[in-house]
Amino acid sequence: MKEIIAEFLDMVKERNGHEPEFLQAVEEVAETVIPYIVQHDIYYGKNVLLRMVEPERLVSFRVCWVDDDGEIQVNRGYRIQMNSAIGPYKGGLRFHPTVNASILKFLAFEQVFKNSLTTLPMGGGKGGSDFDPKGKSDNEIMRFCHAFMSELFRHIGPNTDIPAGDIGVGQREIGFLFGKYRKLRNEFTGVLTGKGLTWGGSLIRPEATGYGTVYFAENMLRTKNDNFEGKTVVISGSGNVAQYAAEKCIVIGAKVVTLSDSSGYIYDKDGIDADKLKFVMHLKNVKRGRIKEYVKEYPEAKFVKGKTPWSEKCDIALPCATQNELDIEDAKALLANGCMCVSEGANMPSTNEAIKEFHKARILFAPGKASNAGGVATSGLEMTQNSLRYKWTREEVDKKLREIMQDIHNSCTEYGQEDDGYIDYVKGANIAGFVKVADAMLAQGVV
Ligand SMILES: NC(=O)C1=CN([C@@H]2O[C@H](COP(=O)(O)OP(=O)(O)OC[C@H]3O[C@@H](n4cnc5c(N)ncnc54)[C@H](OP(=O)(O)O)[C@@H]3O)[C@@H](O)[C@H]2O)C=CC1
Ligand SMILES: O=C(O)CCC(=O)C(=O)O
Repeated sequence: MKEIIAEFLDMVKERNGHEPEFLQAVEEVAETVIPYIVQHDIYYGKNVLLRMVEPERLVSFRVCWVDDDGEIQVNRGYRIQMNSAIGPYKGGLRFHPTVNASILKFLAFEQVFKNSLTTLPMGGGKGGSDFDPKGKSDNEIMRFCHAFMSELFRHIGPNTDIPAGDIGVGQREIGFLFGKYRKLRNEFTGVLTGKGLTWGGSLIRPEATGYGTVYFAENMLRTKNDNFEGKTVVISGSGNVAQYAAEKCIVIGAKVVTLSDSSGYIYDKDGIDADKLKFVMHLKNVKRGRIKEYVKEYPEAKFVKGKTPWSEKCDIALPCATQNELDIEDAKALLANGCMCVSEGANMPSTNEAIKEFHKARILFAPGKASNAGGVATSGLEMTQNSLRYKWTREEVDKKLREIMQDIHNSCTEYGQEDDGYIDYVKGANIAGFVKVADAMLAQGVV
């Protein structure tokens, strides 16, 4: 089996050798899905996985815009349309200086499996730009978003490809993108999700990824007759996902002790309570400030510059910032400190070596494609409401989100439970995600 996997990965490497993040994501999937393919005649010999690692379409384009000093700026925009076998392409847009084809391809590849797991009819895609929103004025953000959409609009549509937010793209950016699309197409459709509540957005979408990550962890803990009550939780990031993961943890009785950004992390031994979190939300979403400002407001907390929070003692870890933010040494530190559950809010935050360490220790570990799927699932619910020209209540959407996270947990258990009862959620998520897409691809023939 090792040789078959190595041969497949060599083929992928030959075509994508310069894309380390994409290769990492493919390797993690191949290690669990190829043994399943080999055991199942309907998939074997059909090159289904080989087809899945090749994007159906990869669009790259120039984005020119004028900054507040009147200087012309040039950025690069992308949309990766990875797989549409089970529905229109769906996935976020990332605006961050590190964005390149490798990062977006890994995200689009993960999205295919994630969207399949949600039980909703959505294919996978991802896009973005190397544009850095940090330090830009609202007017600069608007001009960039309008310039970006002036090309992207050709490639998307409510039945073709429905982008949403990701790092650096929140409701402000979705507003500017939506406004330009509406103007160019002269139509009001659900072409983007994460919209404002008065113009087609869904209740709970802002909260959904963070809440969903916690709901998934609750499902995992339930298998051990355990829950969040009284647990110490370490969270990385302080953006959309981290904020709402923290909010849900606090509500269900856990103590959140850290948040972070790319400058470092804050540790609050007394716990970040609802009022302190309100301060963080204002700091990050309105003032667009840095997390270290937390310690000015709450001097009993400490700021640790340039470090991730994984060396702090906790029961549960929720990595909610970015890819590869938790490596093997971090995994060892978490385990040594007694961490028993890791639920990924970010996409691929743990390296493959760190995941192996968690598995070796037999702790509860959920990969992002399962545990952070609540965001895109609620985007799917936003699309449904847009199609129905209807609006569900907060309670209705939250109930559906909880059910979806439970369904994803059940799928992971179905495909990932081992003989001794241990649930390998990586294996479960990869195979369950694969089966649905592969079946659709086989039914539709070679296209
Ligand atoms: N938004 C959503 O619905 C979904 C998001 N995700 C994933 O969740 C993660 C976070 O996204 P989201 O909260 O939306 O994004 P935001 O832009 O709202 O927040 C991102 C956070 O991560 C930090 N961060 C970004 N890059 C780095 C880095 N290189 N090192 C350390 N910290 C970093 C940011 O700090 P700083 O401000 O300093 O850059 C910020 O605190 C991403 O992996 C995203 O793909 C997954 C599913 C859905
Ligand atoms: O809501 C969406 O469509 C996108 C969410 C996303 O980008 C993700 O799940 O990583």
